[in-house]
Amino acid sequence: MSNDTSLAGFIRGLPKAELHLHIEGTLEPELIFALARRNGIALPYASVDTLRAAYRFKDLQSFLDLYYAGASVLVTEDDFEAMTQAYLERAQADGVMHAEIMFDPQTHTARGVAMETIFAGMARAMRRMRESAGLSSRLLLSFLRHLTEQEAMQTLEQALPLRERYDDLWVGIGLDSSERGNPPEKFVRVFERARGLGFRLVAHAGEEGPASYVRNALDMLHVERIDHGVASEQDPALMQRLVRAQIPLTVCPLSNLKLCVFPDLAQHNLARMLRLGAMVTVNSDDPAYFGGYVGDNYLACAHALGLTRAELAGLARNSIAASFLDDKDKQRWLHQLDALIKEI
Ligand SMILES: Nc1ncnc2[nH]cnc12
Ligand SMILES: [Zn+2]
Repeated sequence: MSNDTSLAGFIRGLPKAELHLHIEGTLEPELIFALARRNGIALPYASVDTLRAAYRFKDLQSFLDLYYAGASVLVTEDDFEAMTQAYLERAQADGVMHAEIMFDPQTHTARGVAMETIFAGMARAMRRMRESAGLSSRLLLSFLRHLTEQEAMQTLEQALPLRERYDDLWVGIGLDSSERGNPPEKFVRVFERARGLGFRLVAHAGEEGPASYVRNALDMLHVERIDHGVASEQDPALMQRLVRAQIPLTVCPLSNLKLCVFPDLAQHNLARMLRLGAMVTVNSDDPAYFGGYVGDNYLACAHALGLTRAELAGLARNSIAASFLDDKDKQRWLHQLDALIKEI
């Protein structure tokens, strides 16, 4: 623990994992402009400030439109490396020991970027940070749910030849993008194929969509974790099941606030679910767009929801417990957190 006794310092000192993070959502406006200039891409915004000023969203779709446009500046291996390096350094400053990073290959391959370019750029930064800073990270390849299952299947097949080269990093499969109207059952076969190949499985569900999407992601896609899942509370039987089975929810409070899932943070259900015994974790989702990295999410919730230091440490503990870390590393971090929690 550092000597910083402020709440922000306490949060920073908690060893934690970030489990819900879209790497394309870490592109800060400054980097978007720098990459656009480098790649000769014209942006429909005059400056960094006018782009940042456009970050006012009324729902998930209004955000996604801007997010996919922002990602169009990523062209070369160096671009993917620079983005990933910037995120990992920022995460490390927040006390993140382990990051599970989602990426959307279809956003890039549709523009002619090779799958190998995406993997190679991210891997350079991830391996460098593992060697130089001891920060571990993994990749979750995510399918865009507004596209077809056939396109998801093609994307998986396109990435599979790279699996061996990146087997220290690529551990899982996710499902993101526009939720309503694109239920989990649309992707049963591609998740079945991924499961057969031994990938860890996660899916966004119950962000804007109903609790039934959470249920179907569990029962039809067989995911191990639910990204968001805040709508689960609408179905008490489902909520009981999540608590009983300790199914992790990767909650993203500032994202939910920015995308109007909750009208204000004081009304967020994170604390209620935590106090019910659910395996909830705190994450940043798309920090460059939602006004805060993972530490900011912990701190904002501590203030708005009156989380105690023991509860904050419990959230960090959940993040390690719910991670796809190897068992030995997981036990080491849990041990450290348990010792720290005892002292609170
Ligand atoms: N919050 C979110 N929900 C769904 N898809 C996303 N892609 C990036 N951020 C997302
Ligand atoms: Zn997300």
